[in-house]
Amino acid sequence: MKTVTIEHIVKTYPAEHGTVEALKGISFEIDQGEVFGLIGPDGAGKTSLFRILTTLLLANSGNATVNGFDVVKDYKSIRNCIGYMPGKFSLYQDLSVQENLEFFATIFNTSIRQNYGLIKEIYEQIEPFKTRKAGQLSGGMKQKLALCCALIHKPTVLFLDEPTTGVDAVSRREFWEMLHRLKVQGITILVSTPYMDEASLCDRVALIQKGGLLSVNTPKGIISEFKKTLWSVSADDMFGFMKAIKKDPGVESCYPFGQVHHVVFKTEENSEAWLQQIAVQNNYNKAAIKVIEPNIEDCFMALMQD
Ligand SMILES: Nc1ncnc2c1ncn2[C@@H]1O[C@H](COP(=O)(O)OP(=O)(O)OP(=O)(O)O)[C@@H](O)[C@H]1O
Repeated sequence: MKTVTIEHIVKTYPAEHGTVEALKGISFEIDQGEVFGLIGPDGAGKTSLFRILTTLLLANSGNATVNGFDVVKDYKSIRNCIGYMPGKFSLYQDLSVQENLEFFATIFNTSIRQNYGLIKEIYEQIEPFKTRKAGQLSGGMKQKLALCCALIHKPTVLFLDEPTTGVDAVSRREFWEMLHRLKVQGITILVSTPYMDEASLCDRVALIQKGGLLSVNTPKGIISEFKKTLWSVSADDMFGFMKAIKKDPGVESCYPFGQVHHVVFKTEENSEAWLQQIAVQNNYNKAAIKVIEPNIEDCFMALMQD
């Protein structure tokens, strides 16, 4: 049995001029124990899908199940077996760390003591601040507390909506390490993120844009779908170089990536000679042009371009 099934889910919202199609009939499945990433830019439809799966929002059409339970008919059973960490903070800002945790334990009819084992490792990191109000915690600490609150009733499936948005790089890394330790305990995790680099930390990912699925695959599988040659270019005038490259109708995409630009051509003929020519014509110094292997972010850029 699949832990999560999503079949042709459509969600629209009324808008000023007609309707917004937030989800355009998407389908995919998640296996037990997977860390599954839902990757997409703002407005892609991630939160709408999370709210449908956590039984807080009704789809216009389509079916979805969690642990074999239907999201409409069996919503009560689903609420008991899932943990949900919404993107906008779910914590009570005026309650202390400990009070927040006690509150979430109480509404699920359990106690911190009963399920402490599951959260121990995460809670120990915020315990020194247990009397501090949640509103006065740093972003990283709020995120750890929100995760403890989502776990306190021992869910078997965790839904984490953009848990690392606005969190510093070190806390982001620590958070992913925590997720992998939860996976080892058999918890299935659906996590959304706008950060494409986090895709490689998932077992499988779905790339979503404007309510449609672009690809569902393992990170390696997504990279193997990239069939074109990828060029890395740099010169002293990076901005001018990009502008000149983008002028050519034969260029499919050119985008900044760290210290270099990544370039893909529509057809591959003479692409290197052409890049060299631009550098020479514009008198760029220290021009460096080479073929590189794509990473997952390049694959997403290509899919989104299509
Ligand atoms: N209650 C609503 N009423 C009208 N439109 C909405 C509503 N909720 C979401 N939308 C629209 O639906 C689309 C998908 O939004 P959703 O919040 O699901 O995406 P998202 O990927 O989670 O992005 P974000 O991170 O910005 O929330 C967007 O165009 C958004 O403006």
